[in-house]
Amino acid sequence: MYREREKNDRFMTTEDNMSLDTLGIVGVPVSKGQRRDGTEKGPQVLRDGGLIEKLTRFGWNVTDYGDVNYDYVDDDLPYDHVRNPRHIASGSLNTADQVERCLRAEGRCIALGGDHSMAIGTVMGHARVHPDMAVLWIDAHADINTPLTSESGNIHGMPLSFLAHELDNYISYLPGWEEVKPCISVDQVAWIGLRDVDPLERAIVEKFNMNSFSMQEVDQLGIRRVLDMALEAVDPTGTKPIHVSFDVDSMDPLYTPSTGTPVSGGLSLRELCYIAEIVAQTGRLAVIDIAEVNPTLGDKNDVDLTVKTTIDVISHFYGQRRQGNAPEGAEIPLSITKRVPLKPRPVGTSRKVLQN
Ligand SMILES: NC(=[NH2+])NCCC[C@H](N)C(=O)O
Ligand SMILES: [Mn+2]
Ligand SMILES: [Mn+2]
Repeated sequence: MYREREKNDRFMTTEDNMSLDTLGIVGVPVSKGQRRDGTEKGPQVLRDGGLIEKLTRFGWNVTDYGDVNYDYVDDDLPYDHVRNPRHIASGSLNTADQVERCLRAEGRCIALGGDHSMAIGTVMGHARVHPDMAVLWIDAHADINTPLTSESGNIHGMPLSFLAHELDNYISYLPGWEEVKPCISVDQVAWIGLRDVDPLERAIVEKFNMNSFSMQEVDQLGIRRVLDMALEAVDPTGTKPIHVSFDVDSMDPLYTPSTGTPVSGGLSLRELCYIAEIVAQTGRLAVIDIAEVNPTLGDKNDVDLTVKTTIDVISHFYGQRRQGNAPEGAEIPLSITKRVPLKPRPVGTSRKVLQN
């Protein structure tokens, strides 16, 4: 059994159930937050790729809660230009319920998406249990468009605007959204990996003085300082439950090509492993979203690579370390026989002489 979570003072968990070895998986098969079909298959390809077995090998007691229901809604016409508003609202409420349930029972939840509109539900559900959570949003995109600033009308580019109290006055009416209410403050969020931010999204970032660490900062400061600064911003006391919202397009498309809105110049696998290992060491990762894996994009190699990379990164968030993991109480087998000394080789026979 591998179990490598460190428990010193700085990294002590605040929640009782977070000291358990239990972990729940919730599938969030949503794809109508953007225009391409396929992300609804994300949860299944990650399960089929062996995610649960791998987590089990690292000592976790994993319970699969199955997939959240995203109801088909008749006549879900765009409102203004926002697409599938009723479907996403009802699915998000179901997601919130399921994440809350999982978190209360298991202490930890991995939400397998699904496009990034999934985070409306996962963050709402998380906030019911830990309203003071710190959110690390790892993404090429800021996903903070409001229905009024969005050019695309795709809700996967808007989740943070629905979640933050400070943006409440900027959100226009959408049918079916009565119960989707803001639950966090902009100060609870830090982005890492940004490189494709719409002009009015940037205006929002600046107006609310939000914590954004783009690829520019990653290049300038390195991932170590960026992660330090991001954690310092959202979790200055080192005590808060952490929500990681991991959009696989944060990574360079070299590693995760099967995604709907790839942007080159992204985070490397090493940078993601670093983030994951440091977050794992806190012992306070409560919820992680895995967003935007689309197994219908690219060829088989692209899909296999995307799934493999994603499962790899998740494993590092849950205890796999690049330095290696010694099994708990490992015993190195002692030899019961003596080493036999090598017979010295006769002089002149040690090498073949090359002929010209
Ligand atoms: N979760 C994502 N991949 N989001 C991409 C969003 C792209 C663009 N900013 C939009 O609002 O449409
Ligand atoms: Mn993105
Ligand atoms: Mn995103």
